[in-house]
Amino acid sequence: MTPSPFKNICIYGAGALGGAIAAKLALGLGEQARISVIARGAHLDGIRKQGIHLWEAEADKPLVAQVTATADAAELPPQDLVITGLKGHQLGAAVPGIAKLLHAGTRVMMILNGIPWWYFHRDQQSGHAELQMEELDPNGDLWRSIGPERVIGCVAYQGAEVINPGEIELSNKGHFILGEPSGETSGDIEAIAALLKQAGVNISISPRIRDEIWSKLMGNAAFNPISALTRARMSGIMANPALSTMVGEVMHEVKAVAEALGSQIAISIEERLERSRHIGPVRTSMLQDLLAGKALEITPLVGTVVSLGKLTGVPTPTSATILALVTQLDQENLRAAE
Ligand SMILES: NC(=O)C1=CN([C@@H]2O[C@H](COP(=O)(O)OP(=O)(O)OC[C@H]3O[C@@H](n4cnc5c(N)ncnc54)[C@H](OP(=O)(O)O)[C@@H]3O)[C@@H](O)[C@H]2O)C=CC1
Ligand SMILES: CC(C)(CO)C(=O)C(=O)O
Repeated sequence: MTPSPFKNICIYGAGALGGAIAAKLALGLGEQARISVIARGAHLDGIRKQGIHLWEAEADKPLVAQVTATADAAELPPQDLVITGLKGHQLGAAVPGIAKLLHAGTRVMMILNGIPWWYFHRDQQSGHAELQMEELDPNGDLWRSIGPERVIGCVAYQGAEVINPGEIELSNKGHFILGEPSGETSGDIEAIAALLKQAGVNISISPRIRDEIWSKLMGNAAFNPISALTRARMSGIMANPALSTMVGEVMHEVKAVAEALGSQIAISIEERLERSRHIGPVRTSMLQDLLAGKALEITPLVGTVVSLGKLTGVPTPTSATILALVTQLDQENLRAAE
């Protein structure tokens, strides 16, 4: 087996998913790699004091992983792999920190819901190759300072929540899908997938990561804002006929925009809705943020459906209504939390 080129690995934004991946890598790779995390506030204090406590679904005791933890990227050496666990709207503010961790060959794997800032990089299917989306990357900071050529996309099917500082709970076994923006199966992506697999992460590589992004977004564009607006868990939304109809409408809109941009969505709306019925009483990540008085990840999940609908001439009336409502909710929620 060829040794992995990824020895120094930093998880930037070790929250629910980032923290879970960091814990698994630290426990699964041992001496093979040095795992560090960037975190902040009480969660950073918790990780420093007791390590990351990770409750896997249905486990009776947590995994406990010790990692180097800091709020300041300048304290770490350059990294071979940076994995971001930040929300889409938090990436811009983290650019200076992430940039401090890069060397010429660093790869940056971004765990994100929704449309990522690098979406059109090396995209051969939409007719908009290299389009930079200002709403996702104001002033092009991510594009310029990190660079889309470093990125490995990551779609996460894994419910996770920080339940106490330093303590993370997973709601299912989970599945992560990696993809190069170019669609190539590069040596880097194979090596990263192998490390994650060794660490016990259920992982696959897709040659069409944009299809996977849209397929996941069919759920998030609907469930995340509707859950924030109603405070309902996913099972509560699916049990309400008016809300599940609205979910179906959003799914149709997302699928139509995806297809207008050349993506192929294998799953039908009916199958996607059926799958959602079995997810259970999960609090979406947007509902978690609402309840914690934090800013909501609206633009990548909802705003882009509307703006890319405009770009492609696809009507998105239900998403536009939800966007207006959830944007106002976000403002009121942040004001109340001040
Ligand atoms: N949680 C879930 O179930 C799922 C989430 N996803 C997606 O995965 C991505 C990550 O989500 P999730 O794991 O929930 O995110 P979290 O909010 O749990 O984690 C993000 C972490 O990054 C920290 N952070 C933000 N900015 C900085 C900074 N500048 N410096 C240091 N730390 C920082 C946050 O701190 P603070 O809390 O102080 O802001 C938080 O601890 C999102 O795109 C999400 O939509 C996908 C599937 C499921
Ligand atoms: C709903 C869920 C858990 C689906 O995986 C998700 O992606 C999120 O909470 O953002």
